[in-house]
Amino acid sequence: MAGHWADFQYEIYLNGTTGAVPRLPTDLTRLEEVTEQRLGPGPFGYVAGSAGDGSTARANRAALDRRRIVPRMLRDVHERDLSVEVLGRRLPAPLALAPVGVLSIMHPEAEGAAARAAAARGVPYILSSASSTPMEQVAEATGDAERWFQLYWPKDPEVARSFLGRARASGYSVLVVTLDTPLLSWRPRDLDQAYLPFLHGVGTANYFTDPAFRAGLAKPVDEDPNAAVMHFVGMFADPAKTWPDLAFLREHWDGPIVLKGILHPDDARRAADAGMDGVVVSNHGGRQVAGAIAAADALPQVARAVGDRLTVLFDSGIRTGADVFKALALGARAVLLGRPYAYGLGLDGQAGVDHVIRCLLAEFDLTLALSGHSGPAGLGASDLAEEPA
Ligand SMILES: Cc1cc2nc3c(=O)[nH]c(=O)nc-3n(C[C@H](O)[C@H](O)[C@H](O)COP(=O)(O)O)c2cc1C
Ligand SMILES: O=C(O)C(=O)c1ccccc1
Repeated sequence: MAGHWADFQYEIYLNGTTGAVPRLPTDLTRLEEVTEQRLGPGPFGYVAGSAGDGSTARANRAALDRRRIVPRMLRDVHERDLSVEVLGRRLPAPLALAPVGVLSIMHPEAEGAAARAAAARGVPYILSSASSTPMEQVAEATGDAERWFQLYWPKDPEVARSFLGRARASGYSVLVVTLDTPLLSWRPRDLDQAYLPFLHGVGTANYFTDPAFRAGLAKPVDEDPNAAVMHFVGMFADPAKTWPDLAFLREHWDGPIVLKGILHPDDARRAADAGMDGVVVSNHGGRQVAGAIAAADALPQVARAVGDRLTVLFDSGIRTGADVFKALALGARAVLLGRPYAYGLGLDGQAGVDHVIRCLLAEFDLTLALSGHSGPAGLGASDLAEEPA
């Protein structure tokens, strides 16, 4: 790879010699407050919000903050390579953009702009089933870039089969199956505003363009859009699913399958037993079970249980380069980033997402170097100290 991700640092300072400063904060923890000032309360609340009293979202941050990096000196870090092997592909850095649905509430260019920003940096983009843009259109906008498809496993097996076929045909290589959202959780921030994007028709693009979905409607979508939305609400997830059902996905998807939302080591073992290829240790950014274990506290146990059988990915609470370092040291192969890129999109479209990716990876690169590492390989428990909870 030509140059280091850290070069972004001097690019910013050099631009400063002509008077330019970055359009968005370089401390990504500040994006939320800037977004709150600039976006409407409904969309902002939907993205920033979490389940119940917000305790899981706070716990995610606390569990990362409690771990502290123990830097090592004099280890020749002048050449660095952040690339990692994930599910048989070489990624330029241990990062993918998490599936975030309904992005048109943040920016009119929505998923297309986020996917283009990821593609330009070689970062995999995981398209949500509940995207505001059909999967074929996002594929067209990003050519042969690395694209993964996130499945909300629909009740109707014909719709599920159709989604998998469409995703395959339009070049999505990895299937990410989200298991932690068989129902939408209790979300007071959205409830208090009575705001749910799908009821405004957002996030239904893959469904409304799907022949199997449309076959289940009494009238065409444009003739009775409300009925189509209600059909989507009743169909998009299935709380009756159990572990043996995974055989259906294994049968209809010939690429890697990753289960997203795993927190218990026994569930991770079941994933391996079911022939899955990876897991994402995640509590959905604290948006599903209020009171759930912090994702970073679940990670070491899952990595110990299946690290030699499955690719272990991580999300929920990643905001800084140090957080990426910590997740890798706790056993993740790579991390997914959620809200920060959605804020970047809301604030500055594709350029905002690019800014977020570059800030995160520049800071990660510098954190590695300053802690005595030339790359992600070799990060482990001995690189961290834990403060008492
Ligand atoms: C607005 C929003 C929409 C989301 N939509 C989806 C989705 O469609 N599918 C999914 O698997 N996860 C979804 N997630 C969860 C993310 O993939 C990810 O797990 C979470 O955002 C990670 O936590 P972070 O935001 O703290 O980085 C969504 C998250 C947010 C904030
Ligand atoms: O809001 C979410 O967290 C989420 O996962 C979702 C679920 C359905 C549609 C869009 C997003």
